[in-house]
Amino acid sequence: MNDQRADVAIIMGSQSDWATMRQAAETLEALGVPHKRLIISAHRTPDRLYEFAKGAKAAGYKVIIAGAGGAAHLPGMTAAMTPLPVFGVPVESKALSGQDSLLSIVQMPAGIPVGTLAIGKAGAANAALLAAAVLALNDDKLAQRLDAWRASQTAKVADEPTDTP
Ligand SMILES: Nc1c(C(=O)O)ncn1[C@@H]1O[C@H](COP(=O)(O)O)[C@@H](O)[C@H]1O
Repeated sequence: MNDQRADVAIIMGSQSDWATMRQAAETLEALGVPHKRLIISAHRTPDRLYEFAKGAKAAGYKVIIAGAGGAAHLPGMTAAMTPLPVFGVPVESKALSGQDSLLSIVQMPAGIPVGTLAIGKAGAANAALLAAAVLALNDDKLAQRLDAWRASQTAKVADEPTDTP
């Protein structure tokens, strides 16, 4: 779903990142958070990145989730051009299992923060939960949905381990 009015932009460096980044989209969908997904690359589409990042706040976005793999400059470059909070998701790369993505995103210079998540799908899902938590500060109904979501996670955890999964 690409919502018309979106609070969250999920951007990613390539179509190949979608398998990971869809966890963020599905999590936001489950929480009823309007979002938009876009393929934008600092390397391959620098003009598109500039236009997006410079206009993101005026476009009404409140939070940006940026996923990229390998030499993952997308989250940091986005953060450099917007005052909005940026959460970076290191996509698992083939050659270096996402270690390259993680290190490219996490070690930002002081002054330009990127909230860096875990490598891969868990990181993408958690980025969405963080984005929802930020939005929930000013949205009581969303805060209630987030609480319910957490309670449902808790309810799924069994009391005891069993031999049959
Ligand atoms: N890290 C970046 C950026 C960027 O940081 O701007 N743009 C594309 N990429 C990454 O290149 C990887 C391989 O891309 P392809 O699968 O298209 O070759 C993807 O994980 C993408 O995020």
